[in-house]
Amino acid sequence: MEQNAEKRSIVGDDNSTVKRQDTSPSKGIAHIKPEYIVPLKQNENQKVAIYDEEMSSDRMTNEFAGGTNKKNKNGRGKKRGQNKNRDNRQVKEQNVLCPRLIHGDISKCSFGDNCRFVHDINLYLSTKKPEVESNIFPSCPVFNSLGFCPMGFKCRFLSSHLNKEDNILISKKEIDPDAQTIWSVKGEVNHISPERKLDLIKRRFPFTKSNEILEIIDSFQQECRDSMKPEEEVESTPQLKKQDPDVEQPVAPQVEQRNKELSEHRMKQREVYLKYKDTRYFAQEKKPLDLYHKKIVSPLTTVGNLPYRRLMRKLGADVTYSEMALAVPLIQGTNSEWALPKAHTSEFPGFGVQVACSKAWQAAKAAEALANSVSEISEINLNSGCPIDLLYRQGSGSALLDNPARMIRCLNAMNYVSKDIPITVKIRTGTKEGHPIAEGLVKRLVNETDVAAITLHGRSRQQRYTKSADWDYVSQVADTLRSAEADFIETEQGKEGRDSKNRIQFVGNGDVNNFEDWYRYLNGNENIDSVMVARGALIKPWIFEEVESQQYLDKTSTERLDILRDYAQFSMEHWGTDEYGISQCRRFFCEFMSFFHRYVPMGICERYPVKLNERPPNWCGRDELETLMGSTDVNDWIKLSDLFFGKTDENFVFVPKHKSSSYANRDS
Ligand SMILES: Cc1cc2nc3c(=O)[nH]c(=O)nc-3n(C[C@H](O)[C@H](O)[C@H](O)COP(=O)(O)O)c2cc1C
Repeated sequence: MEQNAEKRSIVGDDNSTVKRQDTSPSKGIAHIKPEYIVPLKQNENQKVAIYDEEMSSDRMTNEFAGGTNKKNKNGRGKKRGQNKNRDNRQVKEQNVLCPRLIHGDISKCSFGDNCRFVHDINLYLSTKKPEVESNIFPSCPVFNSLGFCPMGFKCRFLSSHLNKEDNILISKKEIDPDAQTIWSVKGEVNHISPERKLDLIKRRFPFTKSNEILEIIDSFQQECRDSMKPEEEVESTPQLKKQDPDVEQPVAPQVEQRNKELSEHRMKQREVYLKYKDTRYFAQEKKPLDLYHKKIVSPLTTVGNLPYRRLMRKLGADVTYSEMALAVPLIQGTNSEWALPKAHTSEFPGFGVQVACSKAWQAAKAAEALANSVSEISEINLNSGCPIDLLYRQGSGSALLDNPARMIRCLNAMNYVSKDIPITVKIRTGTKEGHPIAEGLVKRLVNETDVAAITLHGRSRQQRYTKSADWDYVSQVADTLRSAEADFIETEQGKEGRDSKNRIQFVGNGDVNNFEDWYRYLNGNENIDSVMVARGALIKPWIFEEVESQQYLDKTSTERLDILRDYAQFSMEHWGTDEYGISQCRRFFCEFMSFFHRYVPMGICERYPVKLNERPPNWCGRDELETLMGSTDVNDWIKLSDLFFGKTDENFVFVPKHKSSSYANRDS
């Protein structure tokens, strides 16, 4: 890699060079060439995007919606957290076509005349929303790529796969639309079967391994509690207390019996204690996990959906993660939660499912349900870094940093039940700024768990996503991990347990926004196996191409439009092309735009790279499309979405989940 250092250059699209930006992190202004700066008109306020990536999910809406309000100097609260005013209601169709009739076969509906849905296809078509008129997709993109359209008559691009004369659907492939094969045709994996889901809902899922490990953990905790009590305290209950210490009293038969019971109990506790210690070594039988120098995209709630990850795979990512799934709804078989472990075939191997939980029973059961219901998982990752208040108050996410013993119990329980799937953990430096705890924590993780990998985000919970990630500390923790491992291998347990082959992998995270950051942090310390990219890959999805070519690539607006085109194509394959699918595609497209628009094209910059926390002055691009793609106005994101998904309804409102003042009401 080093010999290629000279190759790392800054080249504009017209081969002009731009000044190298000092890469030390600081807040400031992005330097734009004067000819691209657009002066603000009088009385016009610059729409400044205040980037606060605080995120949440619809699954946690109400409480989190309040967020934490920090008063600024003017006493006005800056609302952190999820935007309250989001309206995600679905537009209902006037006449709903019977789901069994989507492909036109009337014999499939067993309810006949009693069915509450429409069976008259002509009636349905006469009231259905008009065809999508998309500039980019003149015909059904799903039909074109898969050879058939799973949405059948409900498709908003129907004319491309309808024989108008006979009102019959055209299909290039013989596919039973009801069968599971649809998922494989779509190239998607990790669908839980309806029977398995029902078992979870009806609480009859056999959590055999979880029950085993939970019993072991309980006994272990009891053993620890007992061993902390002085012997006398345990044995000398008030009734059994000796009367006079100087006079030897005969041992009462009850005392003898009690002592015997206690010693048997202790022996049993000892056994389970040893068994618990043994559970750690299950990790050696796990599938190998290789993160060494891999190009990793972070878990990203909402924006890190399946189409986005598929796009990132196409653009060079080696490892991707699901959005964070909550353990309890997974255990309860909730549909929306089980949508999260779904992945595209291009993501495997190298696909991790992230789970958030607060207790060992949740961790065990969620991991067991995953390991027994979906097959294409390379690792299950315990989220121990999420800063969201709601999760924190419940004891999950970054709250586990305050309770390492609990985190360890969760990880060991997960390792025990997850069959051959390795368990990993993502942590932050600590919960409070200025009080990092990750060094002590990784030592404990080495000695008391068998995690396959640790990812450290170099910020505290208190910092959330603001201020720079502390890479000096990340590097220090990597060193601590390696020396703790070396010490551990010398111990009795270590000798039989771990050798250099199954060492814990260490991944650093935070502020990796371009290829220079990537190499700086990766090559900065050999104890760091890889680095993980989050916002950098949302703003500039071609970041790994740059890593590969070791130079900045100044993508033109047409090239960037192609990236959006791929994303839109993958979205429609995933969510579908019916009314509901198109509205989902549009919503997530706009969520993606809320990051994508923040790219400041290299060719218009006086200094490069532009840092994440630098704001550009009002600028225009080298062409109209570039200006549109860089707009901070939500109406322009909607305009862009129209190119792919046709014109929106007049009443369509989009408010990004991740707060940014760039949003405005449609009509404002
Ligand atoms: C929109 C958004 C969603 C995120 N969702 C998750 C998540 O679900 N799980 C998680 O562990 N981290 C999540 N994170 C945190 C990132 O994975 C990453 O740790 C953080 O953004 C720091 O990396 P960066 O400086 O490269 O952005 C999210 C971050 C953002 C910006």
